Amino acid sequence: MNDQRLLADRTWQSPEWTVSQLVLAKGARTVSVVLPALDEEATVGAVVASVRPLLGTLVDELVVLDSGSTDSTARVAAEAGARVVRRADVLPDLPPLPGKGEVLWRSLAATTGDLLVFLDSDLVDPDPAFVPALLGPLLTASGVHLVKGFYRRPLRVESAEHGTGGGRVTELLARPVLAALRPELSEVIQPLGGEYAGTRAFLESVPFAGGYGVEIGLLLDAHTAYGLDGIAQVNLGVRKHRNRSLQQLGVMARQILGTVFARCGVPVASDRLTQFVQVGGEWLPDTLTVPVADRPPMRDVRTRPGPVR
Ligand SMILES: O=c1ccn([C@@H]2O[C@H](COP(=O)(O)OP(=O)(O)O)[C@@H](O)[C@H]2O)c(=O)[nH]1
Ligand SMILES: O=C(O)[C@@H](COP(=O)(O)O)O[C@H]1O[C@H](CO)[C@@H](O)[C@H](O)[C@H]1O
Repeated sequence: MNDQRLLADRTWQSPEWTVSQLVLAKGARTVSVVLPALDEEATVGAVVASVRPLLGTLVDELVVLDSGSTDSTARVAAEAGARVVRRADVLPDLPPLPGKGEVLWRSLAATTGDLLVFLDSDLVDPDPAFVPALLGPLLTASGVHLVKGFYRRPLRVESAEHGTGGGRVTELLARPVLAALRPELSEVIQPLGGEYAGTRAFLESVPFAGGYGVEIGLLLDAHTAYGLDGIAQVNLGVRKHRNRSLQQLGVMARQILGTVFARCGVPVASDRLTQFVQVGGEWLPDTLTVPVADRPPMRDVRTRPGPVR
């Protein structure tokens, strides 16, 4: 094991901050918790409920940014105590694009917190300790602008108590491509994890990849802006969530690859991806265009004269 771990002094294997300690450290700063949600009626209520007890003390606002859901996500989230914002209702002059990054980007305009915490809405058995742990380095250490969670990630199909196997795109794409193109980030344990926190100053200063490339884009941009000193990571224990199919993760992987190549100046020849499906006895191609466009830094959008086009 390389004992020259560069993130060693910003990696908390056993975060122990208490909510009262963090409320004291918070002072006059404010905190927004944002849950991006696309058709998450089955799980969003429990995720909101895991944060709700912190509202009014450590957390100042709890927002579900609805990503065009067609199920009862909005109702379930509101009943659980979140403020629900439809993506079309924030920056209404800007027609919404599909994707996770799009709603995370719009959440900057829908919230006011100095610090933001992002949690996925498909978490299973969400731990109320996630938010305090993610805020710990931002509220108690100096110079930190991005805090990533890390955890054991069982694939839900595994019943074993100590199951792993989750984080397939992380292990098969993100970690290898970072090792090749940005090896300084090899110490980040969960570069794609959807549970993370950041300063508004940082988050509004960088572009947001519109789709699933948003996490790797923010990580690369935080490293570019602040070096490893600006990044911290905290152990959140175990993270279970809805696991998508390999076919769906293939599209996600192409978005992530597109964002990495864009941030690292690697030219690409095509934005299309051909996958194959078996119909009857035949394997047929299914080709799609994978959008990886960025939204511009929110600070530039806010200062743009007139309605946002
Ligand atoms: O277009 C999208 C895609 C995803 N999500 C949300 O982003 C989070 C992570 O997405 P997903 O679960 O699809 O990714 P995975 O965790 O499987 O990698 C979840 O809360 C989704 O509801 C979203 O708001 N809009
Ligand atoms: O980490 C991963 O490999 C993928 C897929 O996880 P699983 O193999 O379904 O556990 O999940 C992450 O990737 C997405 C893209 O960055 C994030 O948006 C998700 O929050 C995160 O769960």
